[in-house]
Amino acid sequence: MTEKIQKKLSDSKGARWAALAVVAFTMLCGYFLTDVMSPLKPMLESELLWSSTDYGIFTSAYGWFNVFLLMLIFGGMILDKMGVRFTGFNACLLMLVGCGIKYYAISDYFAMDGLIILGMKAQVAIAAFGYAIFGVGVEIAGITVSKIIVKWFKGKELALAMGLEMATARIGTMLAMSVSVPFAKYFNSVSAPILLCFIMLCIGLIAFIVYIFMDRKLDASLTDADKDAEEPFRVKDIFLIITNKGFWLIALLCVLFYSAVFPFLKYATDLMVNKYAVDPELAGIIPSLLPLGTLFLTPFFGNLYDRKGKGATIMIIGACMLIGVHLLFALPLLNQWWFATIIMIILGVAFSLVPSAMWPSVPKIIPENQLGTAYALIFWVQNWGLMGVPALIGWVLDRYCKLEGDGPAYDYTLPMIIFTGFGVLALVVALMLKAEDKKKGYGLEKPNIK
Ligand SMILES: C[C@H](NC(=O)[C@@H](N)CCCCN)C(=O)O
Repeated sequence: MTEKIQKKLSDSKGARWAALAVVAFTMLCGYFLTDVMSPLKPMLESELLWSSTDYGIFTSAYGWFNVFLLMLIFGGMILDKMGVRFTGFNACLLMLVGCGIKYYAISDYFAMDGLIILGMKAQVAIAAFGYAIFGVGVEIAGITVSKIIVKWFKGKELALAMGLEMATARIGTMLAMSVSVPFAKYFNSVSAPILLCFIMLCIGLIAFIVYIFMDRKLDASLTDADKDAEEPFRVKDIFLIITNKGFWLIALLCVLFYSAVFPFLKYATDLMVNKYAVDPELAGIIPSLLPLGTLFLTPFFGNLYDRKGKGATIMIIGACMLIGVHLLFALPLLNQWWFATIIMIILGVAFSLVPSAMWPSVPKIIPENQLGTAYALIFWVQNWGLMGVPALIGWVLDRYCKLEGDGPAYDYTLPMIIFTGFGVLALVVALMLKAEDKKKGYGLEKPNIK
């Protein structure tokens, strides 16, 4: 009699890559809205009379609820308790609600001109409120998708899969950077790109519903032994996570590195206009090259990590490149568009190296049943930077960098020195992480494929 060996659905290559494609698409839609306003900064200033500080406040709202209301941490606990289907679906709904509120605030329907809410212009406050709700949704969707990828790819092409997910999501950033201004100009409305995002988010929600069916099938294919191996999450596990030094080094590296990239992207278009004298209508194209480069390189470096290891070293190289690039943006040399383009591409390489090694390293430090909470805690620490740094840069620009006359509106030297500082600190933490790996034997320098 032949005994049938039960295979998990994730053992099928086709099934696991299909699951990845579906959830990665949902993230693409989320990243589109995250960055859609960045190239619109000059239009917000000229048409809606926002200042750099208004823009900085609005941008920092992304992290308000995640950081102060601990929404990300609750989201991680809900994820580990209730599972990926429930959490992911509700995260998509939050993204839609947040986007809807933000659209209302920026659109012509908005009718509270002249009003002040908590010291902010009503329009800025309501757009920020919507963005804050969206921020909760997209961040919880992000940790859910990380956990989904571990569920399907652990012991297989984990870093490649995470790299491909990030690459797909960055298509959303790239679209935001390159199409927002032409789209807004075509429809003669700053809010038109946000409406487009709303439609995309509806499609992203449908994609996640498709994933829910795939996840049900995966669970049905698990044997009793697989299910027994899954230890339930207990609240006291949080203590185990936060007393782990490796966890804190990853979280610190994450906040420092990402503080020098995502908030930089929010101002990159404005930097191109002010420092490199690029036409505002085309200025978003140069920053859009950053995510473009990561499309190919994040999966490439992820694959390298899967097969050859060297995760900690990859993070160190990425941090060094980040410092070099921001320093070149800060220095008063070669204020030409082609030079900005070259260094933006190099930043894209750095932005592929660190994430491709950092996120797949977390499951080497933290057990799978605590992963949702661990990713949530890392994102929570990161959100302090995503929230604080854009507000800081907006304030610094208004206070110290304003220029008089008909030329550029701002001198970007000081903001770029601040970004360089984050790079230096990220490098120090990456070196400490490599030393800790040597001491504790996490296996960060070892390949992921067993
Ligand atoms: C995977 C990682 N995601 C994040 O860092 C999110 N917390 C922030 C998403 C912000 C989107 N512009 C990444 O994208 O590298």
